[in-house]
Amino acid sequence: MLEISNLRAGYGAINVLWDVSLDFAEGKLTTIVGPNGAGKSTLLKAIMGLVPSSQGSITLRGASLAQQRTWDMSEQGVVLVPEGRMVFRDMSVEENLTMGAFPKSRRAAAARNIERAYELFPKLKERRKQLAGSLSGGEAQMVAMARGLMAEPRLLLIDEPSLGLAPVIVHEIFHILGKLKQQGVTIVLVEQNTHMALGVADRVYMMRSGRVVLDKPAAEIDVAKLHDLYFALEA
Ligand SMILES: Nc1ncnc2c1ncn2[C@@H]1O[C@H](COP(=O)(O)OP(=O)(O)OP(=O)(O)O)[C@@H](O)[C@H]1O
Repeated sequence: MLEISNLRAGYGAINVLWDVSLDFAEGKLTTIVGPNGAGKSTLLKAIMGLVPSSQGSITLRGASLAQQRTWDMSEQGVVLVPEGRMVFRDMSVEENLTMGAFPKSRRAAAARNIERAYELFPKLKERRKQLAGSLSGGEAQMVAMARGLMAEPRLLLIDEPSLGLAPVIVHEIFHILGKLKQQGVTIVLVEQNTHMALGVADRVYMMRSGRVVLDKPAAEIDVAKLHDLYFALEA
C-alpha cells in the first residue's frame, strides 16, 4: 500500500534517514522498533510531508506523495497519531473528536464517526464532556487515537502509543489496534514495547541510526533474539 524507497530525509543540514526502504502491505500491521534516536518518528513525519526528503520516493498505491501537502494527507486516507498525544487540553473530549473531522469529505459523517469512536472507546463516551487536559495519560491516548479515526483512515500511522502508560492500559490500546486491523485498517506502529508490538504485528522493521537493520515477518521473529539484537546494537 505504501512503499518507501531509498529515502533520505532530515532537518535542514542534519540528515537523519539514510537510504531507508520499507514496504507497508495493505490490511497488515507493520511495526517499526528501534532505540531512541533511530529515526522512527522522523520517518513517520517524512511520510506525512512534515520533514522534507532530499532523495528517494514515497508512494501510496503507486502514486507519489512527493507533491502532497500535509493537510491533504487525511483526504488520501492517511492519518498520523503523533507521539505525546497532543490533545487540545482546553477542549472537551467530544470537541477533540470533532476536530478530527476536519477533512471536508468527512464532515457530514462526523456524528456517525463519533458514535463509532465511542463504541471502540466506551470510556470516552463516559467522559465526553470532560476537558481533555484533565484526562489520565491512557484516556488522552485514546482521545488522540479516536480523533485520528474521525478522518476514516485507510492507513493509520501511530507513534509510541504505549509511552508512559500502565500495563493494563497498554493491553487495552493494543487490543484496539488489533480490532482496527480486523476492520481492514492498514497500520504502521512505531513502538519501544517490542513484546506488545510483536503480539499484534505481521511484519517487523528495526531501525538504528537512521537505517533499517532488520526486516522480517513477525512470525519468524524470536522475541529473545530480537531483544539481544536490540541491545547488542545499542552497545
Ligand atoms: N526538529 C528536529 N531538529 C533537529 N534534529 C531532530 C529534530 N527532531 C529529531 N531530531 C533528531 O533526529 C534523530 C532521530 O530522532 P527521532 O525522533 O526520529 O527518533 P526516534 O527513533 O523516533 O526516537 P524516540 O524513540 O526517542 O522517539 C535524533 O538524533 C534527533 O535528535
